[in-house]
Amino acid sequence: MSKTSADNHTPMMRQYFGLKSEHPNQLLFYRMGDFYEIFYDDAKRASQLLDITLTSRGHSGGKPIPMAGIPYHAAENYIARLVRMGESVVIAEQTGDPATSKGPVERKIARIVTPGTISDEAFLEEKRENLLLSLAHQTRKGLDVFGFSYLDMASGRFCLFEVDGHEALSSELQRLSPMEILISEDFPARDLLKLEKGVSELGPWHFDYESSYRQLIQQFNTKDLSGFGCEPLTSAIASAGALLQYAKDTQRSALPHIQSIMVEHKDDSVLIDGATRRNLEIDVNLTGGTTNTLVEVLDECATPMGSRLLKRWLHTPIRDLNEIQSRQQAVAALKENQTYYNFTTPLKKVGDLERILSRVALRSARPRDLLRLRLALEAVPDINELLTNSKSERLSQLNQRIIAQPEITATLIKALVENPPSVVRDGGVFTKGYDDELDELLSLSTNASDYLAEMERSEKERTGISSLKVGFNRVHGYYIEISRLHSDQAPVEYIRRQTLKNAERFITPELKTFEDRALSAKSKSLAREKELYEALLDLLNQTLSELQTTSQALAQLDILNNFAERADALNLTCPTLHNNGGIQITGGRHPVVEAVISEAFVPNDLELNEKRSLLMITGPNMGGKSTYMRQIALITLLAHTGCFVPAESTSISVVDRIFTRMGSSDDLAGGRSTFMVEMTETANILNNASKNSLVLMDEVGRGTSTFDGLSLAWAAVDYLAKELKCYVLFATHYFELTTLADQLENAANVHLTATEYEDDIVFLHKVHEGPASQSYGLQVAQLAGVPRGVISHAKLKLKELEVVTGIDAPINISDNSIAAKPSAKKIEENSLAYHPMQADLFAQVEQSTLKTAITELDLDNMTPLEAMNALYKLKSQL
Ligand SMILES: Nc1ncnc2c1ncn2[C@@H]1O[C@H](COP(=O)(O)OP(=O)(O)OP(=O)(O)O)[C@@H](O)[C@H]1O
Repeated sequence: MSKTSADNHTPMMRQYFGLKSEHPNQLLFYRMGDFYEIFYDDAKRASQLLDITLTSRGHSGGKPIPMAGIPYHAAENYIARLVRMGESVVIAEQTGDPATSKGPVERKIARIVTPGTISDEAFLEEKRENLLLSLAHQTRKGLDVFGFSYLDMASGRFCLFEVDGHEALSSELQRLSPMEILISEDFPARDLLKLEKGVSELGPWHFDYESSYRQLIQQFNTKDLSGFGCEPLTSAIASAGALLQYAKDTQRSALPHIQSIMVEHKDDSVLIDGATRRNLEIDVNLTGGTTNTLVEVLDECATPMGSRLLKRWLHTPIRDLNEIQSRQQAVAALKENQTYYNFTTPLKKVGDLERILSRVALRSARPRDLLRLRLALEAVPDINELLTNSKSERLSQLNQRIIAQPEITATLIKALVENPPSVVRDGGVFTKGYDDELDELLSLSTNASDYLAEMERSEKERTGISSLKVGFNRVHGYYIEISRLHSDQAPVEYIRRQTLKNAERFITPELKTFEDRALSAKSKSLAREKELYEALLDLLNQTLSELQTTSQALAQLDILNNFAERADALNLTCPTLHNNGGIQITGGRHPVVEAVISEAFVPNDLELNEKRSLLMITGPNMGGKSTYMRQIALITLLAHTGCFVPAESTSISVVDRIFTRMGSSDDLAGGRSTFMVEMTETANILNNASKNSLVLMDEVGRGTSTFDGLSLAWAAVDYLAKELKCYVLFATHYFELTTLADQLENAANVHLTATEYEDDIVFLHKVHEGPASQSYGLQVAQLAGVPRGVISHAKLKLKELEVVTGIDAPINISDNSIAAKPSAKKIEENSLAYHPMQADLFAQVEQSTLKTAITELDLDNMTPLEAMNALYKLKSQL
C-alpha cells in the first residue's frame, strides 16, 4: 500500500494491513474483543466457504470495509472446516492491554494453521496421514525430474525421493494424497496440480539447493547429508529445504521430532500408477468414498497409528523377498493358537502414541495427551512380556525396539490426576503430593470455600437477612449478594458492586482483603502448574527419540497382529513368493466382493507362466470378468505386503509393477475425453511394462468405433504378448480377439460362464478354459430393467445386423455352463466379414466425386466450423 493510501485508513486498519501484508495468501482472523473479524477479500472468501454473513464494518480509506465475523469461542470449528477445504488461516490475537493502549490495541500473529502442518487432534483424521508435500523440478538430460519431499507433522515422518516424467508425478500425488502442496512460483507442471487442494506457491529462492542443504544439516545437526543416502537427489533436497522452512514458520517453533529424513527407493517397491490405485480401490472407492475398499475389509488395527501404517503398506507393496518373508513369519507366529488376541487389549491402551509424541515435541501436548501417554507406557511391559521368546525373528527384533520407560511412567503416574482438564490454563492437572509449593498455593484457594461458607453463615446471622449469599464470578470477583427485596437492609459498610435484576451485590473491606489473597494464590498456583507442566514436557523430550522408536515398533506390531487376526477371520493363506517366474492361484477370491455379496463367492484359479503369460478373458456381461481380474491384482498386491491372501494356495513370482486399464471415466477437468483417458493409460502400459509386470486390461478399444477399437486392442495384445511378454489379463467383448490365442504362442483363452433358465440368465462366475460363445447383452439389459419394447426392438436389430455382417446368431448351447467353443477359423471368418460393412458405406456413393472433394479440402487452414460445414456438404451428396 502506498503511503498516501495508507494515510487514508484508520489506525486500526493500518495495523490490519501491516499484518495482512505478511500473509497475503492466507485468511487473516483479526481478534476484536469476543470476535475474530475478517476483512476485505478474505471476508468475501470466508463468507462463501463458511456460509456466514458478509457485512461491512464502518469505512476506511473512504470506502466501506467488507467484514465477516465469528465468535472466538466457536473459532476452532470454523478453522477446522476451512483447513479441510485446503485453506490456511492466520490468527492475530490482541497482545496489548486495551486499558493502557493509545490507539489500537497491539496485535500479533499467534498461530498459523495450514492444512499440511496441523498437529492438533481436533483437526486431524484419526486413520489418515496428514501430509505436507513439497515439489521441485529440474531438467536433466532433457527429462523432467520431480523432487518430492513430504512430512507428516503429526508423526515427524519426513521422506524424499525423485521421479521422472509427468505420469510418475501424478501417480505419486495419488499415492500420497497430500493435504497441502508447496511449489515454486515457476513450477512447470501446473496442469497436473489443477485438481489438488491447498497448493501454496513460494518464491523460487525457497527452493534454492544450497540453502536447502544447509537447512537440512542444521535440522539434523550433521556435517553433511551422506548418512541419509540422499546426496544425489538434488531436486528432492531443494524441495525438502523449502518444506522444512515452511513448517518451522507455520509452527513458529523448532521441530525436534523431525530427527532424520528417509529416502524412498522406487526400485524397492512394486510400482502402482495413479489409475491402478484408483481401480483397485485400495482405500478410496471409485466414487471417492471409503466403503467397500480393501482397507475397509483389512483394517482391524487396534491403534490409529497401525491403521495409518496399513494404508502406507498397501500403497507401497515391496519387492524384497527377505522382508516379505520376515513379515509373513511374524504373521504366522501371531496366528498360531490365536496369539493375536493377547495383544489386542494392551495395543488398544497404546492408542495414538505417535501423534501424542509429536505434540510433546511441538510442546502443544494437552494434559489428556500426557495421561494417554501414561496409559500407553503402562501397557509396554505387558507387550514386552508377550513378545518374549517369540518364534519369529521379526517379533523379537520389534521387542527390542519397544522400550519400557519405568521412570517416566512412574513420574506420570505420580504427577497426573485421573481426569485432567483439557487445557493446563484451567488448572487441576497435578495430583496432591506431587509438588509442595503447588499444594500450599492450592490449599489457600481450597480453604477459601470454607472461609466463604463461614462468612456467609456469620453475615446472615449478623444482618438477619436470610437471602444473603457469598459468591464469586470471574469478572467481578467475590461478592455478597442480597435479594432486591432485602437489599435496603444491607449494613452501611457494604459497598455496592453490581446491580442485577433481582439482587444487589456488595463487597466489604474484609472480603476485599480476602479476595486479594485468594486471587493471588489462584494465579500463583496456575503459574506453578504451567511451570511444572513445562518441566514434564522437558523431561519427556529428553527421551523423545527412544519413545518414537517404541511407537514405530508398536505400530508395526499392530499391523502384523492385525494381519494375523484378519487371516483367521477372512480365511486367508500364506502365499509363496519367489523370483522364478509365473503366477499360480488356486481358489482365489476377491476380498471385498466376497465380504459384500450375500450369496457365496465362487473361487477361481489362475495359471500364468512363460508359455501362458497372456489370458484373453471373455464371457457375458455381469459374468465376473472384472471381479476375476481385480482379485488377481489384489491377491498379488497383498502378497507383496506380507499379508496373507484370499486363496487356497498361491505361488507368485515377485512383480515390479501392477498396471490396470479398466472402466470408463473421463477427465473433464483435465480436458481429456473417455477415449483419451483410455488411450493415455494404454500408452503408459505399453511404454513401461516389463517382463515382470502384471497388466490388467478391461475392454480396451471400447471407447471408439468398432473397427478402430478392435484394431487397437488387437495390436496392443500382440505387442504385450510378443514384445513385452509380461503377465497380462485382457478382458474383452470383441470375440474376434479370441483367435489371437491360436496365433500367439504364449496366449490362451479363458471365459466366464452363464446359463439360461426359463428366459432368465444365471451367472455361474466360474472361469473355464477356452473362449466364450455369447455375450448375453440383451438378457442383461432386460435384467437391468430396460423396457420390454426396447428389448424386442433390439432383438430384431440384432438379427438384421447378423445378416448384414454375416455373423451367426448367438450359438444357443444346451449346456451353457461349458460354453461352446466356435472354431477359431469361424470366428476369424466372421471378424473378416465385418470389413466389407465399413467399406460398404463408401461403395454406395460416387467414390470419385467424393474422393476429389475430400482431397481438395485444405484442412490445415480451416476452422472447426468450416470443417463441419464441409462435412455437411459432403454428406448431402451421398
Ligand atoms: N466369483 C464370483 N462369485 C460370486 N459373485 C461374483 C463373482 N464374480 C462376480 N460376481 C458378481 O457379479 C457381479 C458382476 O461382476 P463383474 O463386474 O466382474 O462382471 P463383468 O463380467 O466384468 O461384467 P461387464 O462385462 O458387464 O463389465 C459382481 O458385482 C459380483 O456381485
